[in-house]
Amino acid sequence: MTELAPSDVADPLVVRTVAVPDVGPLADLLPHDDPRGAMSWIRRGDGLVAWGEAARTDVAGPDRMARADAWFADLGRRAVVRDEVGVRGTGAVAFGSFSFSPDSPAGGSLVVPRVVIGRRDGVSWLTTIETGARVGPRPSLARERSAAAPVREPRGVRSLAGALEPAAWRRAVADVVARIRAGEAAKVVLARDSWASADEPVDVRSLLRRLAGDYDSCWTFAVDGLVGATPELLVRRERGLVASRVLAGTIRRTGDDDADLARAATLARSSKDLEEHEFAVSSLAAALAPFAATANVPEVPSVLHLPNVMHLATDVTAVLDEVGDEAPSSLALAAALHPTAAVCGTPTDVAARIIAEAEGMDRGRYAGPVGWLGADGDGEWGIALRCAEVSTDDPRRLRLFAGCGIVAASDPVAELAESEAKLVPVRSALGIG
Ligand SMILES: C=C(O[C@H]1C=CC=C(C(=O)O)[C@@H]1O)C(=O)O
Repeated sequence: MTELAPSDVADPLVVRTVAVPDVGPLADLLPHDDPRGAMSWIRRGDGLVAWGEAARTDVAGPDRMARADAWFADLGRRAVVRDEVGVRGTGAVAFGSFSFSPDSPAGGSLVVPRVVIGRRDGVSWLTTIETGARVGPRPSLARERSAAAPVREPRGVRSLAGALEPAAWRRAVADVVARIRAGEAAKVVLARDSWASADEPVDVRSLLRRLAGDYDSCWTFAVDGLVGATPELLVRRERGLVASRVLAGTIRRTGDDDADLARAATLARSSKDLEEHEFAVSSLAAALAPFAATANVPEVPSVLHLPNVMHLATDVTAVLDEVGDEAPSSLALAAALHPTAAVCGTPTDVAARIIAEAEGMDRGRYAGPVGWLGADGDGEWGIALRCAEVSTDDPRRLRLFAGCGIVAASDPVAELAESEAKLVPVRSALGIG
């Protein structure tokens, strides 16, 4: 059993969910420009936004997700809940994000917000979460948003170099290709960072608006200053059903629809990309197997079209073997599935070591699980891609990330161009794309 540190044990949560009239675009509802206070999980207009902190736990180390999961399970069991809506995402929820590496000082956290607004299939709701057994007045959207500050667009944004200059990163890719060709690993996902600096603190609400609008089919997330729109779903648990969207294998878009259709066909036939993709699907399927005796894994990937790139995509579904309290929560599943070969490589341990040696940086929470968890264990966890982290030291600065799967047939110049394409969503949202 995971022990809870005394500081992690909070008063019982008092949770109330009420239906509200349609709330409009979710990203417009966040009232404050505090970069670390905004929480978001939006896709195709549905999802959750949240703010405030009823409770939080900060964790680090190899069992960081297990500790956070146990902490929230305990809070959920003791919570006093009045839920008048009763759909996925109502009642007590927590948002979280966790470091890619178990050794990273970034660790991770789960935050139980004070206010959550959600929408799903035309139903909108408001949840308030209090501590200290106070039963406040009936939740009211107008009251919660009464002090809303106007959204500020980013101004004076400049791009700055990351840990490795582009040419140095290209050389790092070439070295990794050589190591793969020498038989050290089969696939390694190599990432790079870059910085952006603005004239004033960045209002993450403007980024969320742009990302949720431009990348509608992605999951637009914000947790503790990590903001992005990921196309990759690590795991969703909804009752006994599990779903995952595995992506690996990429081609850039040209902006010309006919040319892009031809490029999609090229991607679907590219042996280099199909190999890269297969490693990612196999790693996910192998990690899922202990929890679901049978999984539906399509044999051939489809092509996912995003505004900046196209990816090979496989949607995996499965039914959990265990039900009820015995079933692993969505966060426990995320912990078991992370890191897939979409962000690490094959074999996992060798790839992780090569990443630590070759990237010249700590990934922080980039490429780690990000998402939300309900008190019943259901929830959704994406892989934190196409994202930026607001600096804790200076809210005018953001660190952007992009990575590429490297296999024996990879070309360093093409991989650098691919990483640039993957930086486009956040750069455009900042006005520098
Ligand atoms: C590691 C990233 O993308 C992954 C997801 C989709 C396609 C990928 C690729 O083709 O390399 C990567 O595996 C990233 O966006 O930083």
